[in-house]
Amino acid sequence: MNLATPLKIRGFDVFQELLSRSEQEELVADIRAIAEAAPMFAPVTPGGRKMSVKMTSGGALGWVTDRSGYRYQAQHPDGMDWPPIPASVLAIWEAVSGVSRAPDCCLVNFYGEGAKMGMHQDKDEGNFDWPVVSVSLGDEALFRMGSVERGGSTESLWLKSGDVVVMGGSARLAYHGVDKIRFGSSTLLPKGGRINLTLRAVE
Ligand SMILES: O=C(O)CCC(=O)C(=O)O
Ligand SMILES: [Fe+2]
Repeated sequence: MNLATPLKIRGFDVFQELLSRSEQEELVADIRAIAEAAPMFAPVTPGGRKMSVKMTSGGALGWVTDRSGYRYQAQHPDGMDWPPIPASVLAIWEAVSGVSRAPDCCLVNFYGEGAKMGMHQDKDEGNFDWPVVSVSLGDEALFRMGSVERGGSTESLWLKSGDVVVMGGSARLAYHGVDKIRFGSSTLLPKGGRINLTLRAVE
């Protein structure tokens, strides 16, 4: 890991090129194993809209959404436990989170061609003192960062494979989203697309 001083944008800490190519490849292999044990599913918002990303989780708790709402739960929608968070992923949290407790959720989002994520806050966790750590793998993504108020001004940055963003402190409850990806811009995933991991301390 290349722990150079992060870029600070609106309270978001952006560690550019934190992960080497071989570290990224190890992460992809570990995430594939998660998706084999707990398959990616197509989430639906409480309002009934299908999200464009596919998702699964690792850890004691996984984040899910369906017509009943957004929540963390101990099982995949198909009923199995979530696989453990891989050591390769925990090492990133240890390097950048600045806190001594471990995350209990690693949400895995897969962005295929055309996928995006609307502006939102991450606020289903029990305690906002802990940061959220986001890892980008594969195709570049246009990441939009706002403030704690919906609809305020924003700033955008292309996140590349191996970049890691820490949303803590004043940015912990800041709005953020992904406007688009540049499908095919990275060679990390042979079929293209982007994996984003968000590490969360839920309880
Ligand atoms: O894909 C990203 O970079 C952000 C994902 C995100 O904000 C989330 O899963 O809550
Ligand atoms: Fe988020």
